[in-house]
Amino acid sequence: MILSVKDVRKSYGKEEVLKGISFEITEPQIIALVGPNGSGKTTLLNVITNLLTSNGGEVSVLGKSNKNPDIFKEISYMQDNSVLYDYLTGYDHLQFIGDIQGITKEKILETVKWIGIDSYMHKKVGNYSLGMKQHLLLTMAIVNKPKLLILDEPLNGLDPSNAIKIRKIMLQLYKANTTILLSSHNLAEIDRLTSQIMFLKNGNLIKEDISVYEKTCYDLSLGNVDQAKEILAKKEIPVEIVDEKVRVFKEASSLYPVFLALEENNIILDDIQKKIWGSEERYKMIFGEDS
Ligand SMILES: Nc1ncnc2c1ncn2[C@@H]1O[C@H](COP(=O)(O)OP(=O)(O)OP(=O)(O)O)[C@@H](O)[C@H]1O
Repeated sequence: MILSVKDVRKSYGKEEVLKGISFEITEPQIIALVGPNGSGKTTLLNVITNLLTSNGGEVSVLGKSNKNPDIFKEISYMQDNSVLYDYLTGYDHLQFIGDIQGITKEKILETVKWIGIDSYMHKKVGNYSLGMKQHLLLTMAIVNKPKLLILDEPLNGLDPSNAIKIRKIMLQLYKANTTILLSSHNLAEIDRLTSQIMFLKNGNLIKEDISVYEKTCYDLSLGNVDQAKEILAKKEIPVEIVDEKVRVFKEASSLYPVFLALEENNIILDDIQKKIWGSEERYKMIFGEDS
């Protein structure tokens, strides 16, 4: 077991932000935590890493309680850049982690080179751009070669080329068996990283492998969407109603049974639109267009 979260609850005063969150990660994977601003993503990550005390529930990481400080030898948490000190250099930050965790200078420099922060690691962090800070934070998080890497908004403020670079690093870490749990608003980037998504809505978790919806779907415009949905359900063709259209999750080659079922019931198809499907579509269905 890499991570086990059982019935975690957290309130701030009367505001119940996490209402009994449970999930497990049993094998190395990249998994994204997604939800609107203020939905509780940072709160959940802080509770998992024991930076914040919950109001109930249990978390264990690699078989140990998250209350055991030893877990930080094997996991890392990349928070936002408020944890950096402006008057220290990037290398000072890394050396501090190295001293606590017994990581040699050679190992630190190896990671520095891999992430590509060598040219500015001896400059003071106060002079870093947002992208440089994100790279330093990532270097700090992976210098101990963690088995579980937790990243809060790692792509925040990155330009496309830096986002691509960080994505490649995450994929390389995953290939080397690191499990990555990341929160992000960048749904296009998430689609390139993983299909495993946990949506946080109203304090509850909706955990999905969005690849089951396939990457392509078709929106059918027709007269009676409810009747069409019923007819297709009887034929075991799963559909959803979106924007008063019938959405079919199928490849074009297997749409024939759909057309046949509609024709048998004299339902006239007015229009058909192909859509490329991803986490953004699923997000809109869960949280609504305006969230
Ligand atoms: N220390 C705190 N005291 C009181 N309320 C808090 C505190 N921290 C967070 N909250 C509230 O808890 C809710 C969840 O906040 P949180 O930062 O976990 O959400 P988030 O999903 O990470 O948001 P964002 O996407 O904007 O970073 C918000 O309503 C926020 O106002």
